[in-house]
Amino acid sequence: MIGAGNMGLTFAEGMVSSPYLKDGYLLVYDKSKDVVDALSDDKRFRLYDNLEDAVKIAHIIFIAVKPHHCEAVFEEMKPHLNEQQIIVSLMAGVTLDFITSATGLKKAVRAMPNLPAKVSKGVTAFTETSEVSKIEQVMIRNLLDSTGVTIHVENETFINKSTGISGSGPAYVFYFMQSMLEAALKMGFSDYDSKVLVANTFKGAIELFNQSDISLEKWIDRVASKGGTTQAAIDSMEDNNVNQLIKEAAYAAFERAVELGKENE
Ligand SMILES: NC(=O)C1=CN([C@@H]2O[C@H](COP(=O)(O)OP(=O)(O)OC[C@H]3O[C@@H](n4cnc5c(N)ncnc54)[C@H](OP(=O)(O)O)[C@@H]3O)[C@@H](O)[C@H]2O)C=CC1
Ligand SMILES: O=C(O)[C@@H]1CCC=N1
Repeated sequence: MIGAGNMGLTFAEGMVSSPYLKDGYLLVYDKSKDVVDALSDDKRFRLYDNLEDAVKIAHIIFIAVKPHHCEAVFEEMKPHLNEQQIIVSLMAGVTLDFITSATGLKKAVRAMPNLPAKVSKGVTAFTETSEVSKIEQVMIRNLLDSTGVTIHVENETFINKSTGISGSGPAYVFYFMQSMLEAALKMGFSDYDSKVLVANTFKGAIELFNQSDISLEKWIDRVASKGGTTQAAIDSMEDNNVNQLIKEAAYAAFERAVELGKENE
């Protein structure tokens, strides 16, 4: 695992707690001294402060640095790679073409995870170059599944699209929660009560949605009595074009993922 920040460490922890990797089989390299120090006593990982030593012996190389750092990492690792290795990028935007040309590796996977992976509730979309065999795909999927659920998508455009929906999505949910929290505080609820009201409203609504095949529109109808309070809120959101604005936000993230790919060409 190259880069053990938010995502890298989350996947490192998920993978070592899965049946597919024994303790000590996951090599972790990060250039941040703080990260290396914080993990140095952790028996689950073999920690490296030298990229060359780690990549030379790895079978599957996960990379979870920020997109603008990857070019330097690829350049440094390239002389030490062999063509049997598989590289799995968790980075937004960076294309398979760039990854394969910058590393010289043919077997490359692009995966787009999201932050709830930290609590094993992540969702990851992935796709790969044609050189990755079906068995290797299953192996990668098993590793990605260690932090939640995984979907396989047919091409990279869907990786960029999933960045706009699920990769960045938790932030949209937090944004909506933040607005509701601010409204609750403004109405005079305490901090604690505001958090309880908001967090449990989201949690409960999602559980309802997950436990049936009923559409979101129908669920809205079940909450909204004719001429009642919910209808007043939904009408206000419709008048303010909130639905359209949220869709535009998801597209903005998708388009930014495409742009990030071009910036790293
Ligand atoms: N956060 C999220 O919700 C999601 C993130 N991603 C993707 O995951 C990737 C990582 O994001 P995130 O985990 O949030 O970022 P972080 O900054 O938390 O983690 C990146 C880590 O990589 C280290 N690093 C930087 N340069 C190098 C290098 N040359 N060699 C080794 N390690 C290096 C950083 O150290 P230092 O801090 O010193 O620079 C840091 O510890 C990004 O590409 C992002 O697009 C994808 C989906 C969701
Ligand atoms: O904001 C970002 O660029 C990364 C990718 C998806 C979530 N975080």
